Amino acid sequence: MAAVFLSLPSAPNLPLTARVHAVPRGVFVARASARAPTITAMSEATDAETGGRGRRKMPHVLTVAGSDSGAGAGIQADIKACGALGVYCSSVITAVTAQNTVGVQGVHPVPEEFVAEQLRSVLSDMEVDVVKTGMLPSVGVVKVLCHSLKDFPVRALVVDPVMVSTSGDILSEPSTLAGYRNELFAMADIVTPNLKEASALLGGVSVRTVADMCSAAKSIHNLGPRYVLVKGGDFSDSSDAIDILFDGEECHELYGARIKTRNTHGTGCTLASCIAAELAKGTPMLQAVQAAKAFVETALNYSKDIVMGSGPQGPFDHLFRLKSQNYNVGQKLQFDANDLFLYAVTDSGMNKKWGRSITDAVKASIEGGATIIQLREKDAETRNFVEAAMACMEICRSHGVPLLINDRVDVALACDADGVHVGQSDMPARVVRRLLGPRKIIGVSCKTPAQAEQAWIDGADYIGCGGVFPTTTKENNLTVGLNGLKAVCLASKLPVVAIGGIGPGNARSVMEIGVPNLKGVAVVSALFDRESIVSEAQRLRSALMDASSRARLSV
Ligand SMILES: Nc1ncnc2c1ncn2[C@@H]1O[C@H](COP(=O)(O)OP(=O)(O)O)[C@@H](O)[C@H]1O
Ligand SMILES: Cc1ncc(COP(=O)(O)O)c(N)n1
Ligand SMILES: [Mg+2]
Repeated sequence: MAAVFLSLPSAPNLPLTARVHAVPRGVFVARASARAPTITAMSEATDAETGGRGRRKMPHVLTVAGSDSGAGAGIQADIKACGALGVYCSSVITAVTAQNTVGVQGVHPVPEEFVAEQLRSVLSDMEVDVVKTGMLPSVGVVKVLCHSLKDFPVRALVVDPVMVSTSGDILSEPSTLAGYRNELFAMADIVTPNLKEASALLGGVSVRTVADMCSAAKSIHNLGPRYVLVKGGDFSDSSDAIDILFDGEECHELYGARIKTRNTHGTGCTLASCIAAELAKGTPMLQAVQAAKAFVETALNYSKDIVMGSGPQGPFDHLFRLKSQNYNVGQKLQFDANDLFLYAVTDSGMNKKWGRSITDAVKASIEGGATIIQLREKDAETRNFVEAAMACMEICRSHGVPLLINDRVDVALACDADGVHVGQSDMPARVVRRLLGPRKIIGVSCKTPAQAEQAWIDGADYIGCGGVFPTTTKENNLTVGLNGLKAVCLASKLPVVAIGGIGPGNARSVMEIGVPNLKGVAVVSALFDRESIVSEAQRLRSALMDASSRARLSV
């Protein structure tokens, strides 16, 4: 059974001094229920303390790991990764290594009592949300950590069972294996072994194929963690970087592009730190793992040509977002699925028919209550499309409404749109994700549960499912009906927006199919092939509101 770690109200300011055992223990009490990842509210500070701004809690990861003098892996990678994701990272150092791009020249473990002292210093005072572990050099350090976590519970524990560096140097005593298996794993929310570590944890079983990874993940899950991620970075002859996530029920194959570079030192440390950082922000586990994987891939891609050191494995640059506009500094971190409520898809043909500019159509749909806009310009010249998209972006930003571009990733990049919507014959969502980075919204049109599963694997944020009813907007479009819509919703964890022949008259019947991840309807003709976009949007909005209040009443 995985243990429960919840943060509790902060300890009073403790009189910390440099003396041994200066900090009282047991200030926190473990609670044994509800693992809901909500950030504990902090006690309110006075206005005088905050200058009237109110007190702000910063998500906080504590890394318990070894120092890498070359700063590609270990503590240094962890701090950079968390910093890049906007999360505070404190550090308890378990060992100091002399290390560079050639390998590990020396390891100097920190005495166990002093690891315990560092843990007490941070955990007793600094409101840690998530603990992430890396190099734990001895079973003694594992035990010290387990004790500390019992004294000072946190919201989540991410265990990266680092044993051997990629250069082949031993980073933890063989006896540490027993500490992981018998004590630490049972407390962990997720354990992230690479292929060799998965094999070592299971007494040397062979882990060479995706099927092996899945069965290894299941066996490690039996040791107690809630999730197991077996990382496939070492499958170097595959064109994909494949990781397997086992959630206790299903094995999910997570595919990313394999970046051809020597600069992969620290990928494992970075991945686990990014997972921890996302969990600290309140992101659910599956999305946290996907965001972390996307971060590693993007960082490797950005850094693939960096030259540092003469050895076989170089470091990569975690701070790429500070250096390139393309990586969307400050964009919103998480897609809000409620934005799918009234989804307006513009149509160039209809605008032409009614003599409207695309910007007027967008303005009117927002005025009528559209909550997200997609520009679908099938026959516009690229230059005109980019100009129109930039003008629409301004309108949408000023109203806080996300703007997506249909199909054209280049146009989305050019106007810094909030995302892209792709169909089954467009660019695959995972390629779009690679081009747009982790923070943009990606939607995929799906007609079947299998397509929906693939969209999730590819890192999409939502599914557009339809045509629900027959429509004239798309020729030869197979109608899935309400049953097909329901099947796609039930098969997916992603939020779904229904599309195809929907208008004020039938929107309610769509929303009433009674599945929680159906978040709204997308419309084309019902808005844009009408005299007044504003009043049609208002009618549709009230039909949707009506359906959602009925749904609430019937719960
Ligand atoms: N060349 C690469 N291109 C893209 N992703 C990679 C590459 N190498 C490793 N990864 C990813 O980095 C993460 C860490 O995996 P891995 O390198 O196997 O761990 P470790 O560093 O612990 O050995 C995984 O998500 C893996 O898929
Ligand atoms: C201090 C420390 N911690 C972890 C690793 C593993 O990193 P990698 O598997 O990328 O070599 C390392 N080399 N050094
Ligand atoms: Mg690696």
